Order: sequence, then structure tokens, then C-alpha cells
Amino acid sequence: MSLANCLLPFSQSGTTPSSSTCSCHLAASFSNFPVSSRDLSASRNESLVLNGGGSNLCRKFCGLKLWILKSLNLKQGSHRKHQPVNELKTRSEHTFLSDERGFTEETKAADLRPEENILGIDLSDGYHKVGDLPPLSKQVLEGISDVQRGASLCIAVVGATGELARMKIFPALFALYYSGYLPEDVAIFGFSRKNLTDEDLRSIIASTLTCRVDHQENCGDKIAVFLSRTYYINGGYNNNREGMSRLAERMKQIEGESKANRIFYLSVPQEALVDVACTIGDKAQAPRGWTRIIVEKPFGFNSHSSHLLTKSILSKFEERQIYRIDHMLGRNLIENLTVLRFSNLVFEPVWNRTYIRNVQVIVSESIAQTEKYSDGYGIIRDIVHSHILQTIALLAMEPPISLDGEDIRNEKVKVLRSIRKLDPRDVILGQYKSSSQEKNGVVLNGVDPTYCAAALYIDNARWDGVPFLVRVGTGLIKHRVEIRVQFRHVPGNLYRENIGINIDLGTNELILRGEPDEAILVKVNNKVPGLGLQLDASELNLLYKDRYSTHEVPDSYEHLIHDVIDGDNHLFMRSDEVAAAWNILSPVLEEIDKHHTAPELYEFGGRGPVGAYYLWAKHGVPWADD
Ligand SMILES: NC(=O)C1=CN([C@@H]2O[C@H](COP(=O)(O)OP(=O)(O)OC[C@H]3O[C@@H](n4cnc5c(N)ncnc54)[C@H](OP(=O)(O)O)[C@@H]3O)[C@@H](O)[C@H]2O)C=CC1
Ligand SMILES: O=C1O[C@H](COP(=O)(O)O)[C@@H](O)[C@H](O)[C@H]1O
Repeated sequence: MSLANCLLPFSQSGTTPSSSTCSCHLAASFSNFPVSSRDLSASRNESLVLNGGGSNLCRKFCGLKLWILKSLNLKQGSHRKHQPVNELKTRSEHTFLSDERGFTEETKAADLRPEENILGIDLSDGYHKVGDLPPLSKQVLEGISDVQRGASLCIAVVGATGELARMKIFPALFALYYSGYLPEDVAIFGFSRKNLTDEDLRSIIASTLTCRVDHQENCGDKIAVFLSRTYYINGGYNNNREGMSRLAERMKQIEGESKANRIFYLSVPQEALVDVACTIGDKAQAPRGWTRIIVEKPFGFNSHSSHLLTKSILSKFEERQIYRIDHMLGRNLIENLTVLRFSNLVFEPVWNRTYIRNVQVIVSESIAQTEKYSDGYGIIRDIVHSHILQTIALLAMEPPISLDGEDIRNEKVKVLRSIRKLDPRDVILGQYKSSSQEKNGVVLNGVDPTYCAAALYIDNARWDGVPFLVRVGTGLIKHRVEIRVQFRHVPGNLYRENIGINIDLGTNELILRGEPDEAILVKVNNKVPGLGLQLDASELNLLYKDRYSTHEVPDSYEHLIHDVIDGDNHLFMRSDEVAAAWNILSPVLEEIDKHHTAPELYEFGGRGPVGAYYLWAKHGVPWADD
């Protein structure tokens, strides 16, 4: 369907003065999605590219889009990533049904008037055209009054003074705010035990806020408004209960009579998690909207402690309210796994044991930050449990019935439950040498591995016998995040004589490479020009830097917090996934704890323990060298 130069009448609201028309220029889009023609341009290869990212578009169409969709009776897909632009930051699309425990429902899209767009800009005042943003004048700023408007979304960061909050969470919230992915009336709260004021918190946050290159316009104004919507709650050192009641009270004041949703980001040490979560559950859930909590990894220390943690949190929250975050899953690379598999014809038919010889998941860090964060947990608990096993689950799962979060989680958990318990003989643990610890300011406790290589097997029909090799380490020679899918040899290969002695070099491979040199590569064999028949193994390469040179890459926290607001939980682990993942790792963790297994030492900045090369050989996998 095509809409061009149409006049769209806004519905009249009894309370809002409105003009009857608003001119807009809407072009047809690929998938029934109204997109401004100004936002579409032909790229080099004639495919259509959205200029300025979803954010610009979003800014322009918030309430309008809902109104149009409703008017045209267009049914949206259940998953925002279906859309060619970033789906709107609506407060309306994910509706919780009321249940006997009193969980409240959200406003439905149909209830949202076009003039109630999420930016809080009255598009029906006859002054603003769709696509215009009024400049952030002093008047506008003064006009934003909590009392008048009420906040429709409150986001509380518990552990607001911590490193993660300062360095990642607040900057991500600001980036979302800047791009229009948070409602203009959002209220941000910082909570921790220190005795600080709103102004103190604002200064702390201000020191880490920056605007990305594509976010320069009105950056200072935006920061000022964002900070003005930020409040500090002193939780105090007695217990969290009084503090949380104060937080709930402050939220209520700022929400006013509005129906408002609440997100609590629990960025606190693991030992404080249960207390903080339960107190929020008791004292601070939204009275008239949904409440979601974001829980930071690691999710427990082992099967048992994780089970207790899950039980405590589930005693206060429904599963659907809980978002267990692992920011590494917010990377483009991870989303590309499912996009590649399910939006192309060429991969899925060969995505099984008949064609795939092995899969390798490699996360190697050249710096030594892991131990700072994992703090006595070691790399298996810190990275393998969530990041690596989630990557494997997304790569190996059966096609979900839809892109809905629960449908994807249903498939992920099946794979996780099909992964054989990890055999300690198929694990190589490493630790970089102590002399380098001082250099990097990280003190190791002697047994915490900083490196782990492992061979996993999925005992199901699709993957029987295919080794999934994992290599995760820190303090290594090269920063490298890669997923490699190596295909089998071509049966009865007519060209085997031309491939050379090492026929492994001639197998096809799909490589997904993460930042900073993000790429999708397919290794194929081709003829070298000239007489004779010499074959070469080359890479068909999609280099993100070249193809998307003008696109800013949002931080993974931005991506995932946006998903939480959106109610999209497919990249967050459900309780049964967490338990299944611990189950795979338990034998190895128990062995380490019981026998204080000493990791193999390796040079800081080196290639990791030699044992890993033998492990690869044992499972018949050629080593993908650094
Ligand atoms: N830093 C990172 O990049 C990453 C961190 N994580 C996880 O995120 C969480 C936070 O990490 P990080 O910011 O580094 O930790 P920090 O120790 O730097 O900060 C912890 C924060 O929690 C507050 N806090 C501590 N105890 C309580 C309590 N009982 N009640 C309320 N607030 C409390 C602290 O402030 P105060 O003392 O004033 O209360 C502080 O603001 C941890 O679970 C960590 O595992 C995960 C991945 C990466
Ligand atoms: O969560 C974690 O992430 C960091 C790596 O994050 P990055 O975004 O800087 O790549 C990792 O070093 C740390 O061990 C882990 O806990």
C-alpha cells in the first residue's frame, strides 16, 4: 500500500486544542510500515537505507504511527525487529493481562491519542509539523513540569554510584533519551546507600555523559534536561526497606495521577541482590503500570545458589517481569546469528550435522578486565554460563514459531537441556602468569581461571556428534570475538587434487566477527586467474565498517535496556535457561572447587594455554589461529 502526500486528520481530543489536519509525506515501505520518503535513500547497491537510523524516524512518528496503524487496520508483527526501522518506543505495545496477583496492564495502542506521542509534543497544536522537533528553548524546559504532566516511565538504577551505573547504565539511558527512545517525561532515579543529594548524583552522571558523533545537535540542552529529570534516593545503611519506601513515594509524586511503568536496574553486588529485589517487590512495584527488573550477571555461583536466587526473586515477581542481563548479548553479532539463519534461504537447509563439521565460539580479550568484574567467580561463571551458552543456544536452536521472546526462549531452553554435561576431560583451564597481574592491577586468587577452552556436544537429532568448541580468555594476544561454523568436506570432491594436501583448508566456513572489526565472512574456493587450474580459498566479506560507515553503533546496554522498555525478552535468560546452563557446567565447577584444580599458566598477551591446541586436535577441529 502506498501513501503519498496524504492529509491525515488527527482525532479531536476533548482536552487538547487541536487542528484538524497535519500534512505529512509518507512513502510506501517494504512491510506496511509508513516511512517518510525523506528517510529513504538508495544505497550503493540500490537497497533502501534509512537515514539517521530509527531514532530520527521515531522522533517524528511516535504517536502518529500508532494512530496510522490503527486507522489503517494494519497489524504489526509481534516482534519489533521485523520492522525496517526501530520499532517505536511505545509505552503501549506490550500488554500484561491482569492476574490474580494484581499485575496491572498497560495502556493499549488504541488508547493512545496521536497527540499523546511519547515525546510529549502536542502534534495537534497546528504549529508543529510531523517531523519537526521544537527547539529546546528555556520555555520548553520550564514547561516540563512533573506536577503538570506526570512521568509515564520511571527508571531506577539501584547501585547508582557503582562503576557499572556510572560508566554504562546512565550513559546508555541518556543515549536512549537523546534518540527519543525514552519518553520525554521519563524520570530517572539513582539509589544507593550513600548520603548524596540530587545535585551530587547529577554531577556524578554528568561526568560520564557524552553525545555520540551523530548526536551532536542540542547535545548540551539534552544533557541538561536529562539531568533535570534525575533524582537521588539515599537508601541508607540500615536496610533497604525504608529507602525503597522513600523511592516509591518519590516515584508516586513524580508520576502524579498518570498511569506509569517502572523499571528497576539492579546494579548491585551479588550479595545485595536478593534483599534489593525482594524489597522492590514488596515496596516499590508500580501501582498502575507494569514493573520490570533488570538483574545483572553472574546469576548465582552454582546450580544450588542460583536456584535459591531464582526462588527468592520469583517469590516477588512474575517470570515475565525479570530481565537477566548479559550485555555481551546486546551485540550486533548475536542478533546476526538469527537474522542470518532465518532471513536467508542458503543457511538453514545446511544448518545441521550432515553439513556442519564443527562450530567454534571464540571470545578473547587482550585486556585483563574479566577478573575485576567476575570478582572471584572466574571466567566460566562470568562468561561461559551466560554469554557462551546463550550464543550456542541461539545458533543451534530449532526455528522458533515466531520472533516473540517467549517463543525464542522456548527453543533456547530445549537446546540448553540437550547439551551434554561438560566432561572435565574436555576442558582446559588457564590463568595468565602472576607477574603480569601487577601490571594490570588485577589480583588473581590463584585458582580462578582467566581462560577456558571446552568441547561441548548437543545430543539431539540436528547436532549429534558435532563438536562445539569454546575458547574464552583474557590477557590474550588479540581482542577477538568470533563465531565460526565450519562445513564438512565436499563428498567426492572433483577438485581435491587442486586443493592441496591439507583439505581442511578447502572447507567452507561461515565466520561472524564482532567489534571492533565486525564482519560476516564466507570462505569459498575459487579459481585463481590464469592458465591451469589453481584453486584459492577466499573470503566473501561483508565488512561493517565499509558497508555501514556512517552508522553509529549503539552500546549493547543501550540495545538491551531498549529491549526491556519494549518488553522484548529474547536476549535475556529465563529461569529455566539459567538452571539448564548451570547443569551443563556443574561437573567442571564441582571438580575445580573440590580439587582446587590448578589452571595452566600462560603469558599475559600470549596465545593462552598449549593444552587448548591439544583439545582442538582431540575433537578433530583445525585451530582457527589468532
Ligand atoms: N562493572 C561492570 O562492568 C559489570 C558489572 N556487573 C555486575 O553489576 C553489578 C554492579 O557492578 P559494579 O557497578 O561494578 O559494582 P560496584 O561495587 O562498583 O557498585 C555497587 C553499587 O551498589 C551499591 N550497593 C552496594 N550494596 C548495596 C546494598 N546493599 N543496597 C543498595 N545498594 C548497594 C553501591 O553503593 P553504596 O555502597 O553507596 O550502597 C554501588 O553503588 C555486580 O553484580 C556486577 O557483577 C556485570 C557485568 C559488568
Ligand atoms: O560482562 C563482562 O564484559 C566484559 C567485556 O565487555 P566489553 O563490552 O568491554 O567487551 C568482560 O571483560 C567481563 O569479564 C564480563 O564480566
